[in-house]
Amino acid sequence: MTERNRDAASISFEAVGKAFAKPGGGTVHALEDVSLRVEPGSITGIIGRSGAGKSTLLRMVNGLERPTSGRVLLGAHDVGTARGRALRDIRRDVGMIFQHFNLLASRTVAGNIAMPLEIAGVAKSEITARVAELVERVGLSQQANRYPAELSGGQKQRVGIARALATKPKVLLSDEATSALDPETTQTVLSLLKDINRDLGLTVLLITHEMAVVRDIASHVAVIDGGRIVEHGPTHDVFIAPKHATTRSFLSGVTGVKLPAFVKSRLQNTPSEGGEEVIRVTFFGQHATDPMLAKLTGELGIEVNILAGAVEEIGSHPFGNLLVSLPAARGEEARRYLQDHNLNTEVLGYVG
Ligand SMILES: Nc1ncnc2c1ncn2[C@@H]1O[C@H](COP(=O)(O)OP(=O)(O)OP(=O)(O)O)[C@@H](O)[C@H]1O
Repeated sequence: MTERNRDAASISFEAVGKAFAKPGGGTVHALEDVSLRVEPGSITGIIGRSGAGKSTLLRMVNGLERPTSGRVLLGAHDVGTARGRALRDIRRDVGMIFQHFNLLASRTVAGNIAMPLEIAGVAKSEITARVAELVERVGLSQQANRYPAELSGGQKQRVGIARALATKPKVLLSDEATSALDPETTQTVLSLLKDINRDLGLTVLLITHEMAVVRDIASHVAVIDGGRIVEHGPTHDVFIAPKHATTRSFLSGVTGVKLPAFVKSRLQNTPSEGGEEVIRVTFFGQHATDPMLAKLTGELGIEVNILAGAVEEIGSHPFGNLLVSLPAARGEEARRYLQDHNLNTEVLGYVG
């Protein structure tokens, strides 16, 4: 398929606040002072715990929620104040996929995908051609006449994706689209989203509570906690040097590099005489293959023990993550040396 959307759109949240009235009285501040720019053509992940405000933020992009304060812009259009025709136009530019797919059980795959086109009043012959393109794009040509009940979870989500693309949107919103899928199916759906982002050049904004999803697909990430964005930036920058405790706690579950139990159980907050400092060393790109630790021993004579480590891929770049221990008395010197060579370090504690 050679189609490309007119242009990808940016999404800008400008000092956005959203307050809900609680059923029994009082107010919930779901979002507070959220400012975030989603670059056109990027895949941006919003990660946060349950209740952090992710859905509220996402639903503002197509006007399903309106900000109590601040502005949400889709390209140059103010979504929060749009009404009638202007709002319908914005919604046509924004496709959305859902955790539980939201397919109509009484319609076939083709019938589900045709829905938004029928609503938009597109001619029948055009709908048939467009649906054929879309089922092919998501790899469901063989299943076009099946009903949702006859499909696997991954196939249902492919239908959801095709339906979201039907009106050639500039932005695709994903609300926990892989949370109900097994790990293998998750990978195939994420790689389909990546292909779509690359081939059609549309902006993808996704919400998730899984850092693995961010690692596997997002070029940019924003971490939301208690209705506020606590950290955001290119995914590899955030992975290599997370600044906020919430980000670190999401990351600890995803890198797969963990302290061995025999070290973890002995970890202390303060160094003891002749003890070892335990540090995490992270690095990107070419440094992943640089023998920096060997140099540390060779040039400074500091002996390093490797406790755990792995090189993974984040946003198509190698990302190294090592846990090492070295003499605490020379810890500061070693960390300075590593940092001077563009490696990040974080002290995890000390062992006697
Ligand atoms: N319509 C509403 N009325 C009242 N409170 C609401 C409404 N929608 C959301 N909230 C509240 O706003 C806060 C943020 O909710 P939101 O659904 O955006 O979080 P979330 O990060 O998407 O959580 P989850 O992952 O559980 O869906 C929560 O405290 C929620 O209870």
